[in-house]
Amino acid sequence: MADLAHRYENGFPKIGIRPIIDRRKLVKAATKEMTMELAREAARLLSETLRYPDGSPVECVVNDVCISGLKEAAQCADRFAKEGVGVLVTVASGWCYPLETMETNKQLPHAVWGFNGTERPGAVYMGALHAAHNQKGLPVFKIYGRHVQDMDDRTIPDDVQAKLLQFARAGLAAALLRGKSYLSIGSVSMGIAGCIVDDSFYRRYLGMKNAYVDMTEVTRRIERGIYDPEEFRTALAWVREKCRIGPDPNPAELVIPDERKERNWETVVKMALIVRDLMVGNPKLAEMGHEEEAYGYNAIASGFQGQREWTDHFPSADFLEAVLNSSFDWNGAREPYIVATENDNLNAATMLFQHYLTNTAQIFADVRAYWSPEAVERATGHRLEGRAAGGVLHLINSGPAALDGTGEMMRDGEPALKPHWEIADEEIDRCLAATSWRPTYMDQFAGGGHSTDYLTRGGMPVTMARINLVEGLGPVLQLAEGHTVELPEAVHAQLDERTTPTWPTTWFAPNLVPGDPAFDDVYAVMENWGSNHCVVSYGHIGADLITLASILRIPVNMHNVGAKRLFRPSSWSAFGTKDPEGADFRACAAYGPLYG
Ligand SMILES: C[C@H](O)[C@@H](O)[C@@H](O)C(=O)CO
Ligand SMILES: [Mn+2]
Repeated sequence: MADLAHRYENGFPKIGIRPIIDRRKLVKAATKEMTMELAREAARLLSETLRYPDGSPVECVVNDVCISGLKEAAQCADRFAKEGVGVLVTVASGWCYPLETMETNKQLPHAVWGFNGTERPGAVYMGALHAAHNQKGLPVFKIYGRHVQDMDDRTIPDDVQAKLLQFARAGLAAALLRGKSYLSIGSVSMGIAGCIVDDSFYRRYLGMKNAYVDMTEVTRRIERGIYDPEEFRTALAWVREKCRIGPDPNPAELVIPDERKERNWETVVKMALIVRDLMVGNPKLAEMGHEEEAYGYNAIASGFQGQREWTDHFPSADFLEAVLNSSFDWNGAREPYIVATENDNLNAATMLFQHYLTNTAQIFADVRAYWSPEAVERATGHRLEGRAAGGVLHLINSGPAALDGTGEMMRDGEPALKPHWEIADEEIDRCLAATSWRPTYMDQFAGGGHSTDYLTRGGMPVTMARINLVEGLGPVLQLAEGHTVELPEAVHAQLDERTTPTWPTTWFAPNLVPGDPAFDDVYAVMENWGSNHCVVSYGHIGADLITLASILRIPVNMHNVGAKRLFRPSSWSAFGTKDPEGADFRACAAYGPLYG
């Protein structure tokens, strides 16, 4: 059976490091070694700290010579293109010639670190360089250490490290999107506008392509056996051993016979194999004589319409969405496959942003309800307290969610969602044990299937986000950092019972910002949320999301990230320093989408 973890045949985008130098003979002789050493230190920091989605260390390419003019700059650009460089970091310790040494490829995220050592005018060069970039409409991230360093100091100060890493995480996320596909399986689900694939958004803002397959392709492959039979047997055995079946919520007259449920399990396991194969291909299919189906659609994300045409007749996609979005399956721990419920591709794009920034699984959710403390007390007699004291948002997807979302994995003794290479087998088992697979509500999902009933553990720092498309404005990103919270068991049960209790629940308390119209209270977050869906990622990653959005020229219309954590291209301050949010909108409008 082929190892079907994601394959990145073309490798990952590398980070190109551009050491810059003054070509005057004596100056060059005095600074060449130092500049190369700083460049190598930056490369070491990035490679030792950052990981690709498969867990391998991020690769950096340091240009073999210091760039002192047009010819070396061009040679470096050619070399980096051959090496698959997708992100740039320029390092300078002294003065150089900006118009001759600058890189003008606007599609490569680019940061400039000007060494703060006043024996040489490194900061002056950085000032002149970023001025040149701004005059030419080529925004760059400017990195300049807060404290002067001695010229023989090769260390990278903490503040410079933090900015290099924040830029590189976001730059790599942007580069990982480029050239890949979103695969839409089916069409619009339940009249949800987020399911409309706006090709222009994908092409112009993300550099991605769109592929479209009808859901009948899944039926065809099921009926013709176009999936790996050996893997099917392994997966079904895993399901029987690991997937705990919970009570059927249907009234007796709607309960379907066990043998039909059993057949449904076989169908949904095949659906999971087939959707994954549609996304990334499967060499095993070629061995079986299905060369074309072995190919896949080069998709880093997909969406499955499901409702209604499929779910009224066939078992729901809850299993495929839950398992593919998890960091594990019957093959063990592996990178999640991003699959959007209801084919909501704007939520899929949000999942991609957060997945590539963290390498973790993402929780897809409906934003179901805002519960005020008063309403909870009226309904249950309990007064919310602690982080929930201001009220909570009930996040609950309509059937599935990544099983990582149970919060049963641990880091330093606390619940967490982790990159797959950090996940132990017993954590996988804990996530499965915390999940009850509940027969679907037959009044809504007449084809049957099983949803994932679980409750996310409280106490996790998380970020809730969503990309929205607004006519006349374009894409905008909104986000809220906060925490998952645990309600007393009886209180959760009472509130959950009012909803669709066989679905996965995450209680979320956003961090509030007094006086901020969107974060003054929990209700304001709900009031300003732009869609029925959101994506929850582990960690307070709002600052990284904002950096990524600026690289892609997507304005951020709502966030609760402190001003000191914001890191955008230096030219954003030219659009106004007293109003960072307005400057963001003005800059994104001025530059337009990264890919034109
Ligand atoms: C079950 C409903 O039909 C679902 O479509 C609804 O709960 C949604 O998820 C809408 O986003
Ligand atoms: Mn939904």
